Amino acid sequence: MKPLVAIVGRPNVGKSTLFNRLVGKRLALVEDMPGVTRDRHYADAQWEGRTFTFIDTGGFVPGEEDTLLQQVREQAQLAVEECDVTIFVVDAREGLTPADEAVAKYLRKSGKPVVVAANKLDNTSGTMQALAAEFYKFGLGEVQAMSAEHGLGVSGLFDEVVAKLPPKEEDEDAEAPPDDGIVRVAIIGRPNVGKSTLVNAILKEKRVVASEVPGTTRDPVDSPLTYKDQKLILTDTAGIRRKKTIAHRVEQYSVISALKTMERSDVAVLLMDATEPAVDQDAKLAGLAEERGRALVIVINKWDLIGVDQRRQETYRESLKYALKFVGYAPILFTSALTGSKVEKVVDVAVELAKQFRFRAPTPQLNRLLEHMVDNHPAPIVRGKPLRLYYITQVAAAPPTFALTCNHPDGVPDMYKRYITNQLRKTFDLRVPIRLVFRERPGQAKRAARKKPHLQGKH
Ligand SMILES: Nc1nc2c(ncn2[C@@H]2O[C@H](COP(=O)(O)OP(=O)(O)OP(=O)(O)O)[C@@H](O)[C@H]2O)c(=O)[nH]1
Ligand SMILES: Nc1nc2c(ncn2[C@@H]2O[C@H](COP(=O)(O)OP(=O)(O)OP(=O)(O)O)[C@@H](O)[C@H]2O)c(=O)[nH]1
Repeated sequence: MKPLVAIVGRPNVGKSTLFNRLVGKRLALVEDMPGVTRDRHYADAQWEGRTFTFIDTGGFVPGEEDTLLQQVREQAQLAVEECDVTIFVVDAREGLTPADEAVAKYLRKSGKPVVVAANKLDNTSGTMQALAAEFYKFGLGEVQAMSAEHGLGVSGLFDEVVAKLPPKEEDEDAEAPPDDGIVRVAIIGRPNVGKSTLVNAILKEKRVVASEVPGTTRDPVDSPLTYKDQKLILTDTAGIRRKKTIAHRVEQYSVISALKTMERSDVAVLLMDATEPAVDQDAKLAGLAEERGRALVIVINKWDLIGVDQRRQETYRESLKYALKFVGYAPILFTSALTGSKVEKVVDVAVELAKQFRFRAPTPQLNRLLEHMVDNHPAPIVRGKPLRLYYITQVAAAPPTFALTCNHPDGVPDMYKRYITNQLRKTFDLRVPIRLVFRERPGQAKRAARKKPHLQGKH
């Protein structure tokens, strides 16, 4: 999987500005996912042949100086535990503060790779550079003078980060886990929703210890099993102590561990607690699955506490579908991990979704569908000309990715994209993320270039 790079630092030093700068316009490309895009804190970047994921470990809850120090320290701890390289941002105009010292001390002790970013040096003259020198005192190695706001020193920072990444793994750039016949399932969800109890119920043996104490600290657990002749690996994401004071940090933590587990999986099982309303964090995790192109099953657990009323399930389903519109294709199941009710269904659905995730459609059938789609729902006018869709092929699986050749690849309206996606879903019964790519016909750019002088001549 891709290495993770965390951005830490006390409030107001420019972490978010740097994050946005580092991930550039990629952020703006994210589809309409209400509630998810707004506060996105991670994104992929590429540099010198390496791909990695940046994580902005989040803001701080305002409070007293000592709680601030504690929060800053916890943020550093999270970065060091979960990420490969940490970018430690300081405000070089303001100079070194006690909060900076606290982070530096922690990072130094951890011995993990760190790059110090001396930010807000908007003026590249010698005196400004000299301000950065102060931070060598940290004893954390190289200090990169930069201005996140003005984009100065950013490539230098990228170079430093890449130099400190762990050696490239063979499967680092792979978008999906290996296609080796094993179905990999990530069990994700907020603390205490019943993740380990579900894994236990599936394994029907107490291999994983489910705790009565919310958020027992442990590492992700891989459980291999064979179910109806299908080999599976269930990965239970780490829970962590739910202390009130670090509630916001726990959220970041579970997003990062979900991200890591999901990268290694075909299917994400998002567990929710039937007795608690769906919150932002659930939407975030669902959004993560969509964004990373993983199949998703939504499981409403602890249904035994609600009762068997069928109508309540339908009401719940409807409101959830509305709250998580952007993953409307994901099946929703109701379980009780405690009594074992419907837990086998979770596995059945996960196995089925894994198949759909690896699905490949025959090209002739795709093109018959394309013809049918255009006949039933004529393509819109784009820049004064009808959009022409010439042909369609599937260019990748895991998740299914279709390339459509057309005359205006950049001008296809979202509504038409949704129509095509829905038709593909219906035709091939795909309840997993689908990707569409629009391309020009080979040689189209050349033809347009040849045409241009002629057009200009007319005007
Ligand atoms: N002059 C200057 N200002 C900067 C630079 N980078 C960030 N800022 C400003 O510093 C302020 C804080 O920036 P943010 O990116 O929100 O800082 P943050 O570290 O994410 O802050 P928290 O969310 O509170 O942790 C904003 O007003 C930015 O415009 C820079 O390179 N130069
Ligand atoms: N009533 C009821 N309780 C459940 C169910 N599933 C889990 N629980 C209880 O919920 C609590 C938390 O379950 P865990 O399996 O430890 O939850 P988890 O999601 O792994 O928790 P973390 O380790 O915090 O991430 C335990 O007390 C379980 O017995 C269920 O279906 N019904």
